[in-house]
Amino acid sequence: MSTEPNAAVADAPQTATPDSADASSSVVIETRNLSKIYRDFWGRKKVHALKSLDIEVRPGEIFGLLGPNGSGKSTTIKLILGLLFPTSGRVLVFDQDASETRKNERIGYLPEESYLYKFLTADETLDFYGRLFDLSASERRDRVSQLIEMVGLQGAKHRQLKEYSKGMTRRVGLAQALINDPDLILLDEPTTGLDPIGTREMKDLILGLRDQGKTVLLCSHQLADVQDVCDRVAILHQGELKELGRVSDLLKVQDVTEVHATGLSDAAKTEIADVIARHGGTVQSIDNPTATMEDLFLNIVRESEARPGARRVSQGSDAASANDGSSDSDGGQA
Ligand SMILES: Nc1ncnc2c1ncn2[C@@H]1O[C@H](COP(=O)(O)OP(=O)(O)OP(=O)(O)O)[C@@H](O)[C@H]1O
Repeated sequence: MSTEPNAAVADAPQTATPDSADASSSVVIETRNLSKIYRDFWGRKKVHALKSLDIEVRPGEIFGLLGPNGSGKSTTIKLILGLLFPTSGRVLVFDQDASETRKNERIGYLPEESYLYKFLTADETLDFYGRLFDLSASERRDRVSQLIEMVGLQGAKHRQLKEYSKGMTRRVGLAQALINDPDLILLDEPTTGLDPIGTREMKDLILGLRDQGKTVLLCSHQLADVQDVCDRVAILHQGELKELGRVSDLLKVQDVTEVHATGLSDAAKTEIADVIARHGGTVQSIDNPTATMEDLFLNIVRESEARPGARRVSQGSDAASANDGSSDSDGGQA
């Protein structure tokens, strides 16, 4: 998506205080029959980008908005920020209409593309955004150092952003989205361009935001990341809501029973298979579970950091051919 960074947020009047009358509200974002039609210069209908969307995002949850390219995710975010007006229906954020710019004081926004100023350092960037929110000099100092530490950029905070890797840029973007200590954070593709370690760290940061009681709306094409962090998801296709629910419920495979046990002998496994057959069930597999590729990758990198120079050798059948004579003989066996 191509929305300006914190455009709506920065537009908010800087002297107004947040409206806290809705502190006990059970819904943070509510879209009611929300539709958006983009029209051309002559007012003719060009694209029906969103069709009668009804979703609710609740306080303290991480809500995922998923869908293929062009399904209406960015349009939804722009409508939530009040950067676009609905063709019909409504968006309420903190019980206020999305066109009410004051509500944006309580929103942090990480756009998909970074629009940060390349010649500023991380410190200067966050200080700049702190000024937009009218934070005092001492508030800015405290908040900037707290956020820099939170996103792990202490060692690089005096370097200009043009020298930053994609992962570092993403982190400073997240810190910028949090400068106003928002209650609601909109994250558009937060893990784009990050390696598995950066991705894991970003996911941990997002989970940390939920632990602090923040509400997070996350758009992503990285389905594994969504599965890892989101409590509930909505899946859009061609502007229509196709699925909505708790991740754990949506992904549960019905009519398959999973049992995890340790220390079973082969004889015990055979006995279990017999019991299942006796009860009319079918054994699909009795096997060792597999870890995820992310777990494998992170373990290898952490091991390598702990023991530089050692080469890990898998016990898998391809290991011998993958292992050349230069590997260390004890190899840090998997
Ligand atoms: N300003 C615009 N004018 C005309 N059509 C637009 C405009 N912005 C978006 N669209 C169209 O609206 C539809 C939804 O676009 P949107 O950007 O919301 O999708 P998205 O789900 O965010 O896609 P992506 O995953 O690629 O970011 C698409 O068909 C897109 O071409």
